[in-house]
This record gives sequence, C-alpha cells and structure tokens, in this order.
Amino acid sequence: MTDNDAYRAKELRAPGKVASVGVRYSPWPVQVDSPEVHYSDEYIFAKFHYEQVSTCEDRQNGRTLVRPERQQLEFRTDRCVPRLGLLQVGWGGNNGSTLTAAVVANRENICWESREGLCSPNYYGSVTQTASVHLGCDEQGADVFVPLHAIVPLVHPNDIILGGWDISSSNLADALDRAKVLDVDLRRQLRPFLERIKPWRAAFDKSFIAQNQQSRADNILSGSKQEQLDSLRDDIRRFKAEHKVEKVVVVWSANSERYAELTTEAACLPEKLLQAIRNNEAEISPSILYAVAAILEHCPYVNGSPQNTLLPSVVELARQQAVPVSGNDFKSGQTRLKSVFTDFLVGCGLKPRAIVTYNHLGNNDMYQLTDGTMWKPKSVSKSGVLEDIVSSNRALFAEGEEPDHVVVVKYVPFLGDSKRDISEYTSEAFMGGRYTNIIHNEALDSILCAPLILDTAILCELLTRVTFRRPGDETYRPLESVAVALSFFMKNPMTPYGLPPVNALWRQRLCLENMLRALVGLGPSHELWFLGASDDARKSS
Ligand SMILES: NC(=O)c1ccc[n+]([C@@H]2O[C@H](COP(=O)([O-])OP(=O)(O)OC[C@H]3O[C@@H](n4cnc5c(N)ncnc54)[C@H](O)[C@@H]3O)[C@@H](O)[C@H]2O)c1
Ligand SMILES: O=P([O-])([O-])O[C@@H]1[C@@H](O)[C@H](O)[C@@H](O)[C@H](O)[C@@H]1O
Repeated sequence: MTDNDAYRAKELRAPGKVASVGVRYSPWPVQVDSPEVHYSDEYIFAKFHYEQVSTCEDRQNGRTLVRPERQQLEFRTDRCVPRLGLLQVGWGGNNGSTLTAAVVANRENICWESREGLCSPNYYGSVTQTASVHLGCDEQGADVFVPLHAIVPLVHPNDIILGGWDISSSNLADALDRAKVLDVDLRRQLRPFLERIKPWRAAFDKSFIAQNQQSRADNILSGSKQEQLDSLRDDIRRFKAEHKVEKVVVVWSANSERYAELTTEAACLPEKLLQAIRNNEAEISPSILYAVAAILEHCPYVNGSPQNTLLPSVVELARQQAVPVSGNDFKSGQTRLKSVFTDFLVGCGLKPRAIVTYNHLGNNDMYQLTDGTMWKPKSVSKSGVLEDIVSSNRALFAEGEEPDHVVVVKYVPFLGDSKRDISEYTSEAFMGGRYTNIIHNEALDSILCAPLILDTAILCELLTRVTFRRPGDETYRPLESVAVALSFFMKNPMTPYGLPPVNALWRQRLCLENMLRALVGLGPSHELWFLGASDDARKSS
C-alpha cells in the first residue's frame, strides 16, 4: 500500500468520513475462505444462511406483522465443467445462425473489417460472459467486483458444441447470409466453417406456424408425432455419441407457434401427455415434441418463444426426470427496457399513466408474426410485463388500476433484423406535474437475443450440477423450480406452482446474482455500503 493509499484509507476511516475509495475489478475465479464453505476436488460444499421473512396484516392493531426466520441450506455444486452441447431448434434462423457465427468467430479469433474499421469478436450482451457482480470490499474499503462467471465454474462458450434442427435445409453459411445480421467480411470468413453444417430434419406441423413459412419447410420429418419424437431423441443421442458430449441443453429459438389446445388431462398429466403423443393427437405441437424429447433424454429445455410449450404436464415430466426447464420468450429488447424503466418510475414514486410502446422490424420472425394467430402469444408476453411492478405499489395504483399500456408491432421488410423501438412513458409527478419520457432504440434483434440463448444454456447446465439439502437431510437433491432464477432472460417467466411472475428486471437480476452467491455460501447482496466503513474498520486502522 502506497503512502497515499494509506493516507486515503486512514483519512476515510476518520470519524464521520464515509466514502468509497473507488471500485476494483478482480478477474480471478472466486474462492470463499469460510468455515461454512469447503472446496473438495469434486464439489463446492456451502452452508447458506438467509432470512425467510413472512408477513401478515394485523388489521385489528393497524400494523403489518413481520416475522424473519433464519433458514439454512447446504448447497453442493459439482466443480467439473462438462463438454456441453447446445442444440437449437430453429438453428438456421437469425438467432441460431448469429449465435453459431459468434461462437466460431470467438473460438477462432476471427477479426473483420466493418465500415467503422477492424472489429474483434466478443460476447457483449451475455451476462455470464461480460457482466460483473459486487462481492464485497478490499482492505482499502474499495468495492470489489468480479465477473459473474468467476463465482462458480461455468462452461465457456468457446467450448460449446453446436447442433440443431430447422425446417429449412439451408446450410449455416447460407442461413447467416439470409439473416443479414453480421458484417459481410465476417460472414465471408466464416463461410468455410459453416457451409458444411446443415440442420437436422425438423419436427413440423404446418397448423402451428404461419402459412407464410410453408415455403421454407423443405427439411422436415415424416411420420406420426410419436415417430417424430423418437427421431428427435435419436438425434440427441447420436449427437452426444458423435461429439463425445457429456451434457446437452436444447433451446427453442424457432418461430413462435400458436397456442396448443390440448385436453385438460394431456395439459396437466405427464402420462396423459405421452399418451396423446402416442395417439397422434393433432394439438401436440412440434415444440412440445422437442421439449419432451429433451426431457426424456435428460437435457434441460429452454423455451425462447411465447407459446405454451411448458404446460404443467411438461413441467411435471421435467420435475420427475430432475431436468431444469426454463421459459418463456426471451426478454431482449423493448420489453426488457420496459421492465427496467417502469420499475424505475414506480420505484421513484412516480405514477406511469400511459405506456405506449411501438416497434417495427422486417425479419422473418416478424414476418411470421404478421399472422394474427401467431401474434397472440407474443402480444400476451409483451403486454404482461408490468403486473408485478404496478401491483407492488398501492400508494400509486389502487386495486385494479393500471397504466394505459399499448403494444404495437409492425412489419417493415426493408429493415430486416433492425428493430426500431419507440416508447413513450407519461407519468404523474409531484403536485399535478407530468413526467414524459420518449425513448427511441435501434438494434439488430439477433444481436440482442443471441447472447441470451448462450446464457440460458450455460446457466441451465450449471443448474444440473447443483443439489442441496436442508439440516437433518441425509441426501442432496435437485433444486426444483430453480429455473425461476433464469426469469431475468424471459418476458413471461415460468413460476413455481403458478405464482405470478416477477418481471422487474433488477429483482430478477438480484435473484440470479444471489443464487450464484448462495452456491458459495455468500448471503444475498445487501448493498449497505456504509457498513463497509463501520466502527470495526475504524478501530482496525
Ligand atoms: N430479439 C429476438 O430476436 C427475439 C426476442 C424474443 C424472442 N425471440 C423469438 O426467438 C425465435 C427466433 O427468432 P429469430 O429472429 O431467429 O426467427 P427466425 O424466423 O429467423 O428463425 C426461426 C427459425 O425456426 C425455423 N423453424 C420454424 N419452425 C421450426 C420447427 N418446428 N423446427 C425447427 N425449426 C423451425 C425457421 O425455419 C427459422 O429458421 C422467435 O420465436 C422469436 O419470437 C426472438
Ligand atoms: O423483445 P422485444 O423487443 O420486447 O419484442 C420483440 C418483438 O417486438 C418483435 O416483434 C419480435 O420479432 C421479437 O421476437 C421480440 O419478441
């Protein structure tokens, strides 16, 4: 420590002086030095303490009674990072081809000329690769941040083996050119790596996606629903064997389907769902076949689209097989910003009264969504993002009161993947005042979304390595409904037992961050910085 550092540290610990001496970033893997955390060669064992806070309204005495109860869990995380396969449904789409290109470009360190000059590959937008987490303070009182991927061992994206299905037979190089997302010079350099890659034949049912996609469907499986399911399972097993892959995650990044309208039994009971597949029932959608194939092959499944693939019977089948499933509909653009900005307004005690969000773009996903039936699930997921934020503050919103919320999306072919998002927030402010925010965003839809496919695959794989037990339990068991921790990535996040979803983005991020902290025995992030310069610290100076 230099004299200046010592002076700064001493000065800052002088009574009454509390300020941050700055922020440090430590890139190294985290090792927690605590009697509650043990690192064996194979596992991280971590005792995690937290407060479960229950509340009840004591109307008689006009108070909210709060009962904090200290809880303890013990987590066990397998430290061995497997050779991971990522199988994308819709591999030849804008997202699928863009993600594949990014992994190859990063792995081969392919740089390219764009109109702004020489560009290098990166994983910006992937929270597992380029986000950081505040862990604590160093001896000078500086806040210390670490890469999110440094907390527990995660698969590195460069090591992921990619595969997948598509109804279009285009090879990945042609698919990348069709998508027109990445720069031409990069696509040119990637062609030798991608042109030999062709998606597997896909499970398909033309009644589940728009008529305007039929011309694309030249690479589809024949046979009954059961025969298609069996073929998808064979694909997964063959992929594992050919590439010596230890684990596989399946991500749906194909077109949004219409809602499947199964019988109540098939929608709720796994055995009835499997029977409906055997019976070739019409309402078994392709996405349900992919999900069931993944689960039966013990592969986590992520639903990146808004349709109702993850029915209760599918989720129960996954629970029975101890396979994480996550969904629904990646939250990558306008809705993600909406779940931050609305939370900001309400969190500051302002009352949004009109939220009018409009976007237009011209990619194939949007082309498909011009079909009103296919638009419905997307409209629901884009519209449902405010509920938890609004209902969290009855000082602003009476029961049943909510902002005027408009969602409009238009298809403009010329613009391709370039999504333009114009949003206007009009809020009531202090003493009759108004606060109006007009936000205009532009980005290539796949540039925003592809990193989320990576993150959900990497984090789902981590979840397969985590088990826990409560005090007194003999054995460790899988974390049920832990996929809630991946809500951050979804517009319409799955919730355990039908609880209403949390969509406020920073609550969702805290959930993810605190889950990772818990795996190494660290309590939830409290952000009480002043405690960092507490009396104890002053005494030690
Ligand atoms: N920002 C984003 O891009 C974003 C955000 C949220 C959700 N999503 C969702 O991600 C999905 C993919 O988006 P995209 O822009 O890549 O779309 P896209 O149309 O470019 O790609 C979808 C691909 O799926 C293929 N496909 C359709 N049905 C299939 C089936 N049954 N089996 C296998 N392949 C099938 C199509 O041939 C196409 O190649 C869409 O459902 C979209 O709603 C995208
Ligand atoms: O993520 P976001 O920007 O709110 O919503 C987007 C929609 O506006 C767009 O129409 C659709 O093509 C994308 O898949 C994405 O879902």
